Amino acid sequence: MRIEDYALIGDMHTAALVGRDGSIDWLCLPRFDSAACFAALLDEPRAGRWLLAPADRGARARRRYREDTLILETTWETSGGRVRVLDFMPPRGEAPDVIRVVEGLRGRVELRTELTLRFGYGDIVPWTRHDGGQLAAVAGPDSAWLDSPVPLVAEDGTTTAGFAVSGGDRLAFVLTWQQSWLPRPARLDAFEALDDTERAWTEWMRGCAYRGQYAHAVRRSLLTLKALTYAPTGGVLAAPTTSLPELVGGTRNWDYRYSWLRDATYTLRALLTAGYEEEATAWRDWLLRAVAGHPADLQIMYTVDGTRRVPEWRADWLRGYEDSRPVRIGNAAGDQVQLDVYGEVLDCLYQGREEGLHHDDDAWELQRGLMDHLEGHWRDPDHGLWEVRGPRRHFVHSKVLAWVAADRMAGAVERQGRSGPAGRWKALREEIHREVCERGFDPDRNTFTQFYGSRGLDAALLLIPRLGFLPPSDERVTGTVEAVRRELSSDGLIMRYSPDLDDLDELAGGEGAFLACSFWLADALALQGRPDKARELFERLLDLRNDVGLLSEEYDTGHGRQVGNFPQAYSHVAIVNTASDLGSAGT
Ligand SMILES: OC[C@H]1O[C@H](O[C@H]2O[C@H](CO)[C@@H](O)[C@H](O)[C@H]2O)[C@H](O)[C@@H](O)[C@@H]1O
Repeated sequence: MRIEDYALIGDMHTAALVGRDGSIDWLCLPRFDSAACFAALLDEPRAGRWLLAPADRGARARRRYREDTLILETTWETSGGRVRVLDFMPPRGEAPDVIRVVEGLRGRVELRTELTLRFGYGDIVPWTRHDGGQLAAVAGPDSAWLDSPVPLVAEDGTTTAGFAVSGGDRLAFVLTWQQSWLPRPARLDAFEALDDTERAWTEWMRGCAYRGQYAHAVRRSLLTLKALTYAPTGGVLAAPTTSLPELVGGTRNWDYRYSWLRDATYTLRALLTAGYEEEATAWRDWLLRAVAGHPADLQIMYTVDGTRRVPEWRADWLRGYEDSRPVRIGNAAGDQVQLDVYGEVLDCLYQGREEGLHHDDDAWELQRGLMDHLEGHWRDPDHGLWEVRGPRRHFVHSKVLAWVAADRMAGAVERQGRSGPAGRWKALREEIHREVCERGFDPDRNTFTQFYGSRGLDAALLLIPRLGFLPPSDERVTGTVEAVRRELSSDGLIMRYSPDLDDLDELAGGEGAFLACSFWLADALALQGRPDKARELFERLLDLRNDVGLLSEEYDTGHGRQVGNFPQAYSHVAIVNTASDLGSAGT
């Protein structure tokens, strides 16, 4: 299954990927970053999955989401008739549920279901038995219960059933997870749950303020961002998957089931421009709780509840997505020094105040502490926003974000009534600006560079005008935008950097074009007053979405397929922000 052959369902505690073939191949329970009970996405069906599809292998599927919801409708056309499967997870009640409703539409269709539960990322075969009319599967702390409308047969660790539906029939399968020491969860009425789920998503979408020409894409992106939000805390995940490779067969496989501070400013902007103040406030509050503590202990990422430890290990029993090894669980980038996050956090909180986000105490002292720390460290080398796993460097983007931090802190004093040494911060801002323009700019090539003295470029330099470091029309900015287009483009899409130059990241193999960076190019072009070019690129990027409007992190232009974790918040945030910018620029 290609990555774009998957669709997302979820309940804002966790999420599942449903393949075009009717197989749920990825599901972590009970939380996004819990162990998977379906991990076939990263291996074979034996690693856990739930298939529900016509027995006729020649059946053709068409998919869509039901209106503005996360209810996936797959309609199968077979030689005997037509059938529809609705896949969804209702809003979390007592326990997480995955519901699959089968609706006969025409004729008679034979179907087959195969449920292979494997807890612990495909590693643990549960003890399975029939209990009180349900199938019960138990291993260690996990138990799962299946309510089935048809008789099931268990053999070789898989539970199967063959059955038929005719026009007008409606059957529902309900799979529920529970901690194994608790009593069996109360049974759910699947059809009521369907109505509740539809109502919840539809009502949420009514709050959308975007009215521009890209409404369809923006609305689906917002729904996806909402689905990637952990409801109890407001933390937004980078993606619900781990180790979908940045190039198929490669080793750049990472666990994204966490919240990155860096992604904060962009996410906040997307939520606010689309009218979702409540979500923006929850995200801002998540951020404040996560960064609370000693400024030197700031991490670049946290779990969705703000936990700091995310140790990285390898699930070596999984062969990886199309043999892309290793499968990594956890993310060692959490221990890196990435100085840009100080600027990202302070910018995010500054923007929140500008937009009038209410907070009794926006932890100004905490922000001053972060700024004090940065004042003492902005000259240090770091791992940069791309989290390279090589030596630390003086990344230009990190220094620009140090400038952003000083700029926003001075602005908070001068325009937002906060107290602090604005004069000192403005002097620091000038000092950083001077150093970046001297050491981070190559006059011979008329471009900013990836790090001081580097031969390479960095797509993050496209953010310079948006961040306000220099105006869009400055020759150094136009030169950089042109250089990035020339040197980092892969069939018109933008790579983050050239991994081979300067031995930057000490990892073998390449990666696809980074979609967020490609949107940033569209933004830079719009800011430079080149709306036609911006729009052309934006629409091309929209065309890369799959049939249900989803984008992963990267795109392999050589093979014409999505790569990287999926769906990726960064890409969907970029859709919302660029669409809004194109609209407000009147382009
Ligand atoms: O490929 C290198 C790095 O990729 C991941 O980081 C990327 O995703 C983050 C979350 O969206 C984003 O904030 C960061 O800028 C991206 O580079 C991964 O988490 C890293 O471990 C990995 O080195």
